[in-house]
Amino acid sequence: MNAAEHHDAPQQGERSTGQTVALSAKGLSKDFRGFRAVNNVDLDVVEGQIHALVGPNGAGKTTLFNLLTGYIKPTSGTITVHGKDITGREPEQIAHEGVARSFQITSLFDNLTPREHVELGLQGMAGGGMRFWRSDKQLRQYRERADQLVDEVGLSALADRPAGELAYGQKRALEMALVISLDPTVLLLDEPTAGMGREDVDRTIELVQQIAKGRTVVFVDHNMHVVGSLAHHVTVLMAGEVLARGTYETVRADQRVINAYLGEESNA
Ligand SMILES: Nc1ncnc2c1ncn2[C@@H]1O[C@H](COP(=O)(O)OP(=O)(O)OP(=O)(O)O)[C@@H](O)[C@H]1O
Repeated sequence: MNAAEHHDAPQQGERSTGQTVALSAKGLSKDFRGFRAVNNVDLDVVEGQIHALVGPNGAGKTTLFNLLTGYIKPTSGTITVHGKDITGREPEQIAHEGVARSFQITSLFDNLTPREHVELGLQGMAGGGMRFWRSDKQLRQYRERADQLVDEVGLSALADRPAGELAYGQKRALEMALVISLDPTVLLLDEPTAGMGREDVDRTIELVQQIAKGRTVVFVDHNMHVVGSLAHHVTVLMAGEVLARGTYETVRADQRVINAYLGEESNA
């Protein structure tokens, strides 16, 4: 038995290595009408790390993301956040445990500015909805926090421009501000650099590094430059199963991983 297989009954939310696990899946499976999209996946995301989920098309990455955030329910297996079992919970309940996610599809309002987007997000989160009778003091608090968040994603100079006028990479940065406005401890980013040119990709790498400080991040990305630049740990999925895991350098040298990607190229 090697070290990875040896389970010495660590405390809940803790690994035998002493590292704290922020998000964990055990034996997670998902069937879609008899088709097993995710098969018996074990995943430990260490607190404070950036963890990449990669794999060829159809490997099950999005399904796993949807399971971890409650958008779909597992057929079997368990999910824990900071040691707490959240299996079968609704997305809002999982968000309440500190897990937030971004989506590939953009959901911004063209006529609202970045500052307004974030302010509305903060108000909605506080449970006030669009209540316009909030006190000036409360509104000022939202304004200050919104400005901080807009600044954190590098959009200060564009804070008062309608979002419709922002470039694609800037819109994605604004979405990032909306996700971190939820104050998550665990952040799941679905293809943060999808559809971006090299310049935006590099800016997004820096942005993710910035917002990962003090948080745990899991992301899916097809761009190996992004994975290699960001990830402390990589899990490779293939046909719904974990094919390999380890550092970027370890998994990229793994013959099974090379074969999986070569297979994808020859199918293209
Ligand atoms: N709602 C669904 N009903 C039936 N099959 C599904 C459903 N969602 C996903 N699948 C199937 O499950 C498998 C895994 O899909 P998934 O979208 O999770 O892969 P992925 O790794 O995210 O792929 P990509 O990189 O292309 O986004 C695919 O074969 C897909 O067709």
